[in-house]
Amino acid sequence: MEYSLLCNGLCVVLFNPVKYKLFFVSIMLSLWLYMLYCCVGYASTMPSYMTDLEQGKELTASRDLLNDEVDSDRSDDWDETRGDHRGCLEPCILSNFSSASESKKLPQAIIIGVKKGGTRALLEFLRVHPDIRAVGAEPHFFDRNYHRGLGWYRDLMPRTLEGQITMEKTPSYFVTREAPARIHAMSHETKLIVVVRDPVTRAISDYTQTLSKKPDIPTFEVLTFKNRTTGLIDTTWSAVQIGLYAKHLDGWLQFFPISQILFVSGEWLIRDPAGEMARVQDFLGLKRIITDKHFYFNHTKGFPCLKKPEGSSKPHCLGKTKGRTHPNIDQDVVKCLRDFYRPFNKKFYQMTGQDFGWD
Ligand SMILES: Nc1ncnc2c1ncn2[C@@H]1O[C@H](COP(=O)(O)OS(=O)(=O)O)[C@@H](OP(=O)(O)O)[C@H]1O
Repeated sequence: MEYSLLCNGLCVVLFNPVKYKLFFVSIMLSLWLYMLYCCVGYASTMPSYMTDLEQGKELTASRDLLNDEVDSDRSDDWDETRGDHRGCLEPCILSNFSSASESKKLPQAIIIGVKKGGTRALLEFLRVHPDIRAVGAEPHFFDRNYHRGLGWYRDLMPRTLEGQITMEKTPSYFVTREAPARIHAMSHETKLIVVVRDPVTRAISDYTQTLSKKPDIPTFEVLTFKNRTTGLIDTTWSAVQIGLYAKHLDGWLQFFPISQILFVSGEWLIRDPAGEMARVQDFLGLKRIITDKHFYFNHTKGFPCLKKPEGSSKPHCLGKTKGRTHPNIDQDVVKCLRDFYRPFNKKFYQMTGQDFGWD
């Protein structure tokens, strides 16, 4: 019954010239729409802002591709899911279109830390450079996903032309004991970048992020101490532990010469983004293309923003998970932490040959 209805319908269409034309046009239109759909699918793997971001919606996709860890800034904004590559854990048929001269390469430079240092800002600023292609999400390969192998890691990377630098950022590498040996085993020539920030403000920023996800946690003041009466700091608390930069750096220097590590000041990245970007471009052996012309200071946000981010003509600031308002912390506790970090900071200045001015 249905079959004969279909046949009758087809006969009416085929033997009526007007309907035939209409039928033909609708087939062509469908084909054209399908091709457009494919192209959009492909384009979504290219650098471009997602509509959600333009509308300011908080994305739920994590920068961490696999893990559901509470400490990662899951709604991290500027946007790890933008563009380049979300790292296809399943085969990505549409994203396999590419010109023959482009290929996926392992990163030649990695932003290895530090958490809450300003790593997202640095990566997004770098992406403006035509010779940089970076994966937006944090791959967490050298800490959580190492068992997946280098093939998996390479597959997460965006395609690059000869001469372009592939990059990624995963701030937890800096404090991962195994990361230096693993990165060295991938390539001992990998350039490493660490964005550092006053360890006390960094700790408060870290705590603020956790608090935004778990409002019931104890206060910063409580978590800071093992014993508040004696003033004994709890160095097992990750918010405190991460700020022991000299200690973590030691592990990296077992595998890499200091000249292969660039230390970017998180504070100066806000105060003078073009100045810090000049240092970064020099370190990566790139032409200084990112200059003060690329930035403007957004007074509402309180941060420098890009006039024209990569893949967009609209000015853009990082989203609301960057630049959160920190809670007021007891100044006595802040002072205790400053005193605690001072010798470690001093050691770090000696090791790097840079005074970051935190004391
Ligand atoms: N241009 C610009 N815009 C917004 N925010 C900026 C910028 N430059 C640096 N920062 C500082 O970056 C801090 C977040 O650091 P990360 O991106 O490394 O955080 S994360 O580890 O990836 O979660 C974030 O910390 P909080 O202010 O504590 O939220 C910012 O102070």
